[in-house]
Order: sequence, then C-alpha cells, then structure tokens
Amino acid sequence: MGTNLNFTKGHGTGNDFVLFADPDGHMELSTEQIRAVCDRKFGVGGDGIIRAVRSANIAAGAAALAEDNHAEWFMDYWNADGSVSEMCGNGIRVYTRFLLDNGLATLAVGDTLAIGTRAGVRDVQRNATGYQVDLGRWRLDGGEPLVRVKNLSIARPGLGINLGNPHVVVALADDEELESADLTFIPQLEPEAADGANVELVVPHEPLVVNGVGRIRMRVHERGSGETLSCGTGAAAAALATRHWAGPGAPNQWRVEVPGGVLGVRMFPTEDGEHVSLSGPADLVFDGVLALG
Ligand SMILES: N[C@@H](CCC[C@H](N)C(=O)O)C(=O)O
Repeated sequence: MGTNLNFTKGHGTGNDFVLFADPDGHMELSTEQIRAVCDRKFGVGGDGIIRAVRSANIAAGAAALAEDNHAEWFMDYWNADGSVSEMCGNGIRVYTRFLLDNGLATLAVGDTLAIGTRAGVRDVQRNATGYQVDLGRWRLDGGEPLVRVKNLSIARPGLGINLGNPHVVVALADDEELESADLTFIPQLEPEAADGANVELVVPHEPLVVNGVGRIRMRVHERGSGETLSCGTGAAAAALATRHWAGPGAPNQWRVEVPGGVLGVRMFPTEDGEHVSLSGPADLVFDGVLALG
C-alpha cells in the first residue's frame, strides 16, 4: 500500500517549496520520491522539499542540538533533484511560517526562534513585512573561479562566498546582459567547485546607493534546482560580493531585487565576527495530499 504525504505548498519571493511535518522522523523520502514530488508536470512542483522534524529525531539534527539546546525543530532541506543543502534562506522563513501556522511553535514579534539546519542553528525573528533570519558568519570561500554562462560572450571572474552553502557571484555590466543570460544550462566554473555552487548574476543599480542602502538586481542558478525566482542565501552572497567590489564606504544594508520580489540584506558586527541577515516575506499557498509512489 502506498503512503500519503500531507503537504503544504509555500514560497518566499517565488522560491517555492513543498513542506511537510514529520515531528518523529519516520518519513524520510527517497531521492526518487523527492524528484517526483518536485516535478512540475507530474508532481506538486517545487524548488525544494522541507521536512519539519524535531532535532532530537534526526541524525543531522545532532549538530544543531549540540550547538543550541533550544533548536527544537530542524529544517531538513532537499533540492528538487534530491540532493541535500546545508541551508536555505528563503526556505527557513517559509518553514518558520509553516511551524507557526500549524501550532508547532510560537514566535511573538521581538522574540527569536532557533531553527536547526545542516549549517548550524539559525535565529529567526518576525518583522513588519515577514521574517528576518540571522544567516550567521559568512566567509569568502571558493576563490575567484572563471564562470561561463550560456549566451554571455566571455567568461567572467566570480567571487566564492559561503553562507553555510556555497555561492559564486558574478558581476554583469547591465540589465541587458542580465536578461540575456541563459540559465536553463548550468553555469560552468573553472576550476569546478568540489560540492557544486549556486551561481548569482548581479547588476548594480545606478546610483548604487540611495539613502544609505545599496541596490542590486540578481538572477540565480541554484545547485540542485536550476534557475529559481529567488534565492535568499544567494541574495546575501550577492550583496556581500557587491560590497566587497565597491570597497571602503560601501553600505551594510542592501535591497536585492530578484525575479520573484525584493529581499533585504544587512551586515552587522557580532562577538564572533560579522554576520549577515536576510529579511523577506513567507507565504503558504495551499495544502494537499499526495500519494507517494
Ligand atoms: N533557495 C535557497 C537555497 C537552496 C539550496 C541551494 N540550492 C543549495 O544547494 O545550496 C535559499 O533561499 O537560500
């Protein structure tokens, strides 16, 4: 007899996910099942799947529990192709909304909810327009590989940035270039990234800074999912790379336009180094039941 999956479809600026609750950790999906659920023609469709499981009931949650006993819930994130990712910036906002709407957690404005992820514990807060997540300490990582994107004439240097998951950010000249990039093909990196990478193409607005806020546009090719309408950790990586290129005096607050909407990024000092936060909406669209093959 097949198993039924009770799911919720949600998205953050068009980066869409299939979420389901499995508090006791009994329902790990196979790679084939994840691909089938995320298939936009034959399944529900999504850029990834998020399983809501108590940290105590999943091996990958051990790290989260060790780091912070208050991370009751673990975000078990899978890309549409069945690969795991360490972190998802849009996903964690949508996941928080899912926990709250299903009575699995509470979060008053001004309070913080700790969520376990494969990248460690991440703190989420509610704000006026949605949710804000502290993505933790970022680092330059992955060097400056050459990036070849289909339809763009020459290879460009990228900048590797790690936010728990790997990113390579590439600056383009203008909106025309940004629109002409064909992201139905995986951008080629030289040298290749050992664990793959999410690739962000970025164009600065003119002027770059208005009222102390930096402004960029971005498109993204996500590892394991293809081109998506948005990527939260990607938006943070894009803002960090642009600030790096802009040099001293560049702002610590950024507005990142993605095809699915707008995200906010802020860099701030902490005792353990500079952190970066991401803010944006989190929407739940519909519930359903799917018969798993
Ligand atoms: N869309 C996410 C990132 C999802 C994971 C990514 N594809 C990876 O493999 O690292 C985000 O909003 O951050």
